[in-house]
Amino acid sequence: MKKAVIIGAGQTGRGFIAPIVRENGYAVTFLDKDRALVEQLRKEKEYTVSYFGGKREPQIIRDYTAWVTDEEEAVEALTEADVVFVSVFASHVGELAELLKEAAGKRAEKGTEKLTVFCCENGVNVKRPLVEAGVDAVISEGVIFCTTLKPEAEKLDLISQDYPELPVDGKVPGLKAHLEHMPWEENFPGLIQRKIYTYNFMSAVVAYLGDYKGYEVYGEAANDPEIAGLMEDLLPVVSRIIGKEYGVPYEVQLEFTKNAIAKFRNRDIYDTIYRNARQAERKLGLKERMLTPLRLAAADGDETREIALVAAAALYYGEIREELDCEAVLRTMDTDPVLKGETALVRELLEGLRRKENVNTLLKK
Ligand SMILES: NC(=O)c1ccc[n+]([C@@H]2O[C@H](COP(=O)([O-])OP(=O)(O)OC[C@H]3O[C@@H](n4cnc5c(N)ncnc54)[C@H](O)[C@@H]3O)[C@@H](O)[C@H]2O)c1
Ligand SMILES: O=P(O)(O)OC[C@@H](O)[C@@H](O)[C@H](O)[C@H](O)CO
Repeated sequence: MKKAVIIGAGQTGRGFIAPIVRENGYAVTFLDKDRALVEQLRKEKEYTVSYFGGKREPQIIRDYTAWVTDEEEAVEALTEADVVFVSVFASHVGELAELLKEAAGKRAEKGTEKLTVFCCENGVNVKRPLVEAGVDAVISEGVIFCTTLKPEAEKLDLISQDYPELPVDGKVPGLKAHLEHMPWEENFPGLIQRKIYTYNFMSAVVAYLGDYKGYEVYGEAANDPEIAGLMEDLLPVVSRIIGKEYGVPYEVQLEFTKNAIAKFRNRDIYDTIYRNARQAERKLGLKERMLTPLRLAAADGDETREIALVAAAALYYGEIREELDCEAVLRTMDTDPVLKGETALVRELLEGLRRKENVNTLLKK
């Protein structure tokens, strides 16, 4: 039996990636730095993935192995793996460099093929920390459109969208791992960037303005008339700037953006504002979901107030919930030749949010 190692036994690793690799007939080993989670996986021996809307039969995942990343067996599992998946958040990928280097070294000593690693995170060029650390492996990336959630904190069980595919970067030299449900994408950088700047941007609209308006349940915020109206207003702008930047016809990108809005307005997907809004600082990076659309709109001479409001709401969320240093983010914006022209607007909107002005008032000023 072929062997898959999934690093990051969280919602995506357990609920989306594990079912795909099991369907491909691979044995699964989970690695995670969370010792309590690994112990729970070992103790309970199985968990269930069910699907929103109940249209797909729940799947029971069992017969897996689980190790903590600092256990010796973790290196052994990687040394013997046919394929490795990483889903730990983009900001944690670099933490895995030494472990992967150790396993890559052992494989080289044994004359085993190079490791194949798929980094499956929300972010642009998420494999970079591994490449820069000199991990000698075939390193690809995957794009996750599928939402997977953990309904009960104490349980391993998950609920997921019935989303069929994990598209991966098929242009990586030396890549051989062809798995079912993992199509090789010819233009992966284009696809993941469009995904982050469309899906995750719209998710940020709902999460940050939803939190501002006092929502906790994501689907309720997405159907709030003011927030839904803002998404509708952003639909043509986002479709135009993203389509233009990535050479995708407007109508095609318009459908892509509409799908994102429809997904987030689907109340069956019982998501939380917290899960979508947390880690605001990461989401406010220059290449991330809010500041890149803002840059593209500004560079194109488009109206930027609505996008700037989303960024300001993310700053406000970060400030009140995560002790984010808003001035540091604004200073980083100033290092970008286009975004520096938007800093004053974002600051003005942030001040308005701090004064608790309402969303439509802020948009109309
Ligand atoms: N959950 C979703 O619906 C969803 C959808 C699309 C994309 N994503 C992306 O998938 C990735 C994983 O998200 P998630 O929702 O599964 O998060 P999660 O918090 O449920 O799982 C992440 C897991 O990674 C582990 N981890 C972190 N650093 C580690 C390290 N250095 N070594 C080993 N394990 C480590 C954590 O302990 C945790 O168990 C993120 O990049 C997220 O943006 C998630
Ligand atoms: O996973 P994050 O924290 O990068 O972003 C939160 C959400 O935007 C994200 O999980 C989406 O729901 C998901 O990417 C599906 O489009």
